[in-house]
Amino acid sequence: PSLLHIEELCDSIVRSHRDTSQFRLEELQALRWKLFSREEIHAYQSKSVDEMWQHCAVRLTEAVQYVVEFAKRIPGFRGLGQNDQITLLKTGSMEVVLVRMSRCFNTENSTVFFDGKFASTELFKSLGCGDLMVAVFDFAHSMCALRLTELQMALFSSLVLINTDRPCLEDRGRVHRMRRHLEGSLSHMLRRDNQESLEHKLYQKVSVLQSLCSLHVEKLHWFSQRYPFTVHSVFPPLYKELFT
Ligand SMILES: CCS(=O)(=O)c1ccc(CC(=O)Nc2nc(-c3ccccc3)c(C(=O)c3ccccc3CC(C)C)s2)cc1
Repeated sequence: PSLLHIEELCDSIVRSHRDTSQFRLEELQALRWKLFSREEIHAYQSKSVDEMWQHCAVRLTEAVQYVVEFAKRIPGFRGLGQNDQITLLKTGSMEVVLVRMSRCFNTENSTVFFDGKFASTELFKSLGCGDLMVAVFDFAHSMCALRLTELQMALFSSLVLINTDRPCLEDRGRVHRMRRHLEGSLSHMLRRDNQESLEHKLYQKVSVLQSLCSLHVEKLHWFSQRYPFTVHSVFPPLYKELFT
């Protein structure tokens, strides 16, 4: 693609990323030392398994809705068939949430922004999925180590979504053409910033993301076996549609 086309594509993608992130980086930075008190942590830990899952499912669904908005603004996405748009979102939205979560992660005290303050894994104890929490935190740590700019995160997020390997895509060729422009823009921008080494590190993250999402679905399945009513009658419909 031409240089002008790349600049235009990047401007549009990073603007969409900013407009569809629930919190700006500056806001998250300003809040990063706002930690939950012992009492507040204890209150979360005293929640029942299904209460805590419900609480997180609502928060996660909110984050996913912003990713859906981001996807719709990726140039070309709305040009895809409805079914392909849904296929890409169904399989990719959680992966983008996980990439974005690294923006709200404080590596100095291993806390993540949740419910207005920063929480460590202990706060999520009553979820009963410690291994998922550790995996999510480890991934956030590894993403923070790459010190991505918002443009790099925006381009990487769009590449996580515009994935030609997703099953049952109807017009794979069209997805591939979109992807090629995004790949070209990412490598152009990395070269411009003298960070070519970042490219393969980012592509290596994709397999970790996919295993994290499988673990999340596995835990949700475990949870829905124990609390079928909660999942079927109380969980947000979008959460159910995407992850069950
Ligand atoms: C994402 C865009 S942003 O503007 O940066 C932003 C916007 C909004 C927030 C606030 C927020 O919703 N934080 C959440 N944190 C976690 C979480 C929880 C456990 C560990 C690590 C992060 C949420 C989850 O529910 C979650 C996320 C990933 C995997 C698993 C889960 C829990 C499962 C059981 C549903 S929601 C934070 C950051």
